[in-house]
Amino acid sequence: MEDPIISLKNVSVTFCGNEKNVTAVDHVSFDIQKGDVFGIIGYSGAGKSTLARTINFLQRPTQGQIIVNGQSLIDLSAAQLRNSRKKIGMIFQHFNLMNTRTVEENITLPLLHSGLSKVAQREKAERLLKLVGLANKKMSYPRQLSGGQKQRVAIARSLANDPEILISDEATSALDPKTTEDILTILKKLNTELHLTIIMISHEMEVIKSTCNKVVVLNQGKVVENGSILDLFLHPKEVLTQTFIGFGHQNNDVIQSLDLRPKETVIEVTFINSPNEDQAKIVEIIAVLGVPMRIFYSNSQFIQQRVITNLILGIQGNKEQVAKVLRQLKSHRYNYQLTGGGRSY
Ligand SMILES: Nc1ncnc2c1ncn2[C@@H]1O[C@H](COP(=O)(O)OP(=O)(O)OP(=O)(O)O)[C@@H](O)[C@H]1O
Repeated sequence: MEDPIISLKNVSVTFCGNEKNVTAVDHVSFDIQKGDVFGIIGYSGAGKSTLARTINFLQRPTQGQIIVNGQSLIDLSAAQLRNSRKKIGMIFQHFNLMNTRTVEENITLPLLHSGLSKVAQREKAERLLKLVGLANKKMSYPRQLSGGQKQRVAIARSLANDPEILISDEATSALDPKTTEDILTILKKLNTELHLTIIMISHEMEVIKSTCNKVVVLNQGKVVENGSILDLFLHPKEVLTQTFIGFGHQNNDVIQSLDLRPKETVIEVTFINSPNEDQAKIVEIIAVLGVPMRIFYSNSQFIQQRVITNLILGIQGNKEQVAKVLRQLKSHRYNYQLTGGGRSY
């Protein structure tokens, strides 16, 4: 495998307060490969924004190393750091545009000391505006634009210095679902056409799920899961992750509402690709064992052009019979979880 474009090694950020210190980022390590759309998900206060700012050294880590393109940022002089930062664009929830400047001026602002002539700067702005589908708005002011249009301008501006990496910090959080989809489509296009590596920070799994190939889940500054988005859905390790992926919430509701029979145990099975065939196969596997079974609930989601299905079953039998069912599921490579919050009898 190629060397990662970004590598975080044991990074922590502690803010010293008068009353107590806050460790916003706590011993975080992960690698991002070139071309990844890498998601960072966590609730408010989890440390996402601090981590984003740390990745481009706007925030100095208290400890640990950040290596971008093989170069440790801690070793760079202020001038080298400024240069290195140009290779990392950023977009934010509230766009951060200059309201007194036109759209074109907002985009050419980062090019002020680029050495490009005014004409070349304007040409570049025009090219970038075309890329984000706003070619006709270059003389408008931000106040004349919708939220989605403002975010497109912010994206164009973030690309002015030809970055290799784009950090999107909750860039769609202030937008409606349709506009969110439009912005995510633009970001995906930039990833596939310009090979831009994207770090997508969000508290919404819908955003992460529809764009990212990899993801880390952050909780109280710590990475609690790290892997491919498919793995996250197939083998969520943490309850927090299950809550994010939605199965957790829905499944808990379903399980709590079940009217279980005596000796009935609830099992959640998760599988990828063929919802109907797999469901039929699971029914068959259990039927062969002669253990009574009920299907309570089934839910499929599209992730990375694949279908992930979650099935909630009730198995009526003694401990040995349940163990037999689980062994069979395991031998057929189905992921399962015994659930029910103690609601198995
Ligand atoms: N400059 C600062 N000084 C002191 N504490 C800070 C500072 N910046 C962030 N924090 C604290 O660090 C923790 C993580 O904050 P951060 O903004 O990184 O989280 P977040 O996941 O991005 O949340 P949100 O989505 O609400 O912005 C919080 O407890 C926050 O209060």
